[in-house]
Amino acid sequence: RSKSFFKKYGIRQIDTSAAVSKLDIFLGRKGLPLADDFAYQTMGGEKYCGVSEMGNNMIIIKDLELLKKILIKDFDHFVDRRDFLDSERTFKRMLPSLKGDEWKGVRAEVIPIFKTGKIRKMMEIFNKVGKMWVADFKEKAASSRDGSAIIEALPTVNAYTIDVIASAIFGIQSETIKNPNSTFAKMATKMSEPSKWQLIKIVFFLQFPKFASKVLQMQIIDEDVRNYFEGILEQGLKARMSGSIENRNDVLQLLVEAKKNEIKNAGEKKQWLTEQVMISTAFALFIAGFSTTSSTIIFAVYALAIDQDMQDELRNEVDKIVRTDGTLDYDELSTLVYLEMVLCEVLRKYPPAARLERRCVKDYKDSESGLFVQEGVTIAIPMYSIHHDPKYYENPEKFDPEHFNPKNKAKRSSYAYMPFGIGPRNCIGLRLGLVQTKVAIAQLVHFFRIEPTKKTPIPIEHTWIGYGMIPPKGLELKLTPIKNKTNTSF
Ligand code: HEM
Repeated sequence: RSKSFFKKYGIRQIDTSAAVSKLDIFLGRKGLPLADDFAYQTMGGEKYCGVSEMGNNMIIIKDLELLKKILIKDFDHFVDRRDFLDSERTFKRMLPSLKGDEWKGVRAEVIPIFKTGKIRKMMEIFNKVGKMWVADFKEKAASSRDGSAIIEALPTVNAYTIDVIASAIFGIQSETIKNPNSTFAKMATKMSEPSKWQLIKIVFFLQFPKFASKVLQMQIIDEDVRNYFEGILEQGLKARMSGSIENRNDVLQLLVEAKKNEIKNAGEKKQWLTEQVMISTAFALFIAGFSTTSSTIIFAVYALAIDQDMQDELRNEVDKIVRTDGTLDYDELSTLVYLEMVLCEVLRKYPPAARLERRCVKDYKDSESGLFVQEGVTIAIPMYSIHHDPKYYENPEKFDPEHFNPKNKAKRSSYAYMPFGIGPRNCIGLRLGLVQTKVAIAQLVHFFRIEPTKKTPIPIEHTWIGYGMIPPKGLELKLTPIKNKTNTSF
């Protein structure tokens, strides 16, 4: 079926099943970006090719100019993503899965929440949580025999991210760092670590989307987790709508303000923010921002542990701006050039969401490349392969922040780097994710020397879930407080 489909449109088809089998995906042994990579390498100098992924005909784009047209210039042909996870009551109304005009309307309402001024105000939250985090490590180090804290990266970083998000989005103090067994922490962790059964369900969705969603009414997120978070969000929204909670600086408050504006301007334009859309949007921000940010922080800390020279260079830079109470200023943080380079390199080499997707919503013809895309076909942008292509990055397998020095940046197209996506449908939480990550890393390197333990896998390892690149489980690191900074009071 796919052979005749691609032949009809003159598109070369590449079979990726030898490189990545369905079983590999089912068992989480390999991710979809590795199948993209096989096609990317096999394509040679061609600009695009067709693949059949779990029975779906998809087009993979290699050429950066064509990619730019799809993601920006001719975006009106490629507004949507594929509709998998269709049966989810919550998912269906979430920003990442909304379609066409509804997506445009909701995105326009939500985008002001992530403007620089609002993120600057959230700095108070990042600083507060960061301080608790550092204090916890210091306590652990002080009570150990050799004065160092041994941490398991995933739960430790998740605790920080959960506390930040709980406060920044839900407006609640989850205190996961202090109490990792709280209900909020347990539910968030359950959501972020898909079980084998959930992985199987995701692959089943990919293979038979209509049957899974319409006939079986399959759900990915467990009912108890969804009910728990929806309950908190519903209560939080009601309290802010009625004015019983005021003057908060969290996403729920900002959503309520957007809703009140909509009501004020009713009659002039359509109202997109229904109660369900607001709950789903806030939940989507939590889901989309949680594992991505955690993975970025973990990969960064892991890379720093392995390269002590890089860590020293970063510490020298960071030490200049960390205040004696351990807090950081938003504007000063933005001036740290080396921190930015390290983070860019983390997101190049280990992009947490390693493939972009768009669904063609009206037939598309690009006369320059000869590409024809029929309505309904999914386009995949192989971010992982582009980020690892020696054409754009010299020695791409080497972790080297110098890939992002001004000279090297000027040598390549800016479209060869896309960890947050590109164009009108890129990541809405880009600034929030970056600042949150920067604060965590700056505070850690300021107060601690980060080292691998005997159990830390070297070179750096990673695993895959679907498109997601994630750090290995059970990753152990050693944090030793830096002497002259240990007396800082918290
Ligand atoms: C380092 C952290 C993060 C990374 C690497 C990341 C990456 C991405 C990527 C690759 C996309 C798809 C973009 C595209 O298709 O062009 C995306 C979309 C999205 N991200 Fe992020 N993200 C991060 C943090 C966050 C945070 C903190 C939030 C919110 C609090 C967030 C909310 C979203 C949403 C809502 C979308 C869908 C946007 C839409 O469809 O209009 N992300 N993200």
